[in-house]
Amino acid sequence: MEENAAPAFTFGLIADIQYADKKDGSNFSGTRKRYYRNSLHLLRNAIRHWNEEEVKPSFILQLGDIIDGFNSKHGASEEALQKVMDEFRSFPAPVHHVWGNHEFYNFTRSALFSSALNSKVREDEESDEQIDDVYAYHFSPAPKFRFVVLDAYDLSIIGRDEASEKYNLAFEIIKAHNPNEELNMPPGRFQMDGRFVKFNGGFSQDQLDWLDRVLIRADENGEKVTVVSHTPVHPFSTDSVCLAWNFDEILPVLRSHQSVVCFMAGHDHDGGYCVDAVGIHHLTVEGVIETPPDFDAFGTVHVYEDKMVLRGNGRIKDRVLNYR
Ligand SMILES: Nc1ccn([C@@H]2O[C@H](COP(=O)(O)OP(=O)(O)OC[C@H](O)CO)[C@@H](O)[C@H]2O)c(=O)n1
Repeated sequence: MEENAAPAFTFGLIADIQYADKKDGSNFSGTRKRYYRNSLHLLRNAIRHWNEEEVKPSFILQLGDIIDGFNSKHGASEEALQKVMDEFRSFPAPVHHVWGNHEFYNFTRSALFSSALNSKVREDEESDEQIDDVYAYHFSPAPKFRFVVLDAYDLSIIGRDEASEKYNLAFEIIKAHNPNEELNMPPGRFQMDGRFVKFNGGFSQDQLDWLDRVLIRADENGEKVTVVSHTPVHPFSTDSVCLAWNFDEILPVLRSHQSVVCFMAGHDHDGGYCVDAVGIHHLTVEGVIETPPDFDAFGTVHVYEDKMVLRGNGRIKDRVLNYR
């Protein structure tokens, strides 16, 4: 996979660090080990690697769940976030933070907006309406390339005020599909319904309309767009229990814009990948938290005019993502 030409730029990828100063544990079903303390060491490995690159990445995409919800139970959220952010600060380029379910276990939505995890940049402010209380933005790291960060917990029963319209709508949606008293327990009847759990969420119509407008401009400008969110949106790129609730509403939006070349997510710690019917790549990045201490889980993406080349480390595979 050697490339002769220099890439337009490169960027780092890392997902589900879920740091907590806590001994190793497991996921809820006990099928996967979680290495809470060691996740900080794996982040350090990734930053060291990016710092040693001859041409350093232009930015890092942190795909959400930066610290684990356990911190909240022990009043350790601020301290844990500080430790993780200290690691990121040893890298000289911007970090774009995506918000996942564990962000909302640790902090309120308004606290997140005022925190170091708000990496929202406002480009093209005049023509780009902002959506109230939604963490969605876009940026262009180089001419003809754009990244769109989405809020996968916009419609959710975590991180939304119980009196809000969005909470009530989210509650109706989850109750219509999940009969369990414990709403983190996936409904069992149809596999695809497994996504209707409390630790997932969806995109409001406002956010989908905003995305559509951003992508119309990207199409007009002949840009290549990578869209990112914490939850994956293609059923072949993840276990269905980690899919966005309304993946079936966002997929047609992505497919209707020639500019979209890739969708990147975290959340499913086993990772996943597929190319959809129109040639959009769906990459779910393996989670640091379930990566054994002697392994790694980060990648560097080399962006070219006609493709992106992912160079994976540890359990992340190398891939060539040709544009459609
Ligand atoms: N059946 C379940 C599953 C989970 N919970 C509780 O829900 C919260 C979130 O679960 P957690 O596994 O920590 O979420 P992650 O985002 O780390 O992982 C998502 C996928 O599993 C990764 O593949 C937590 O409080 C669990 O205790 C539950 O009650 N019942």
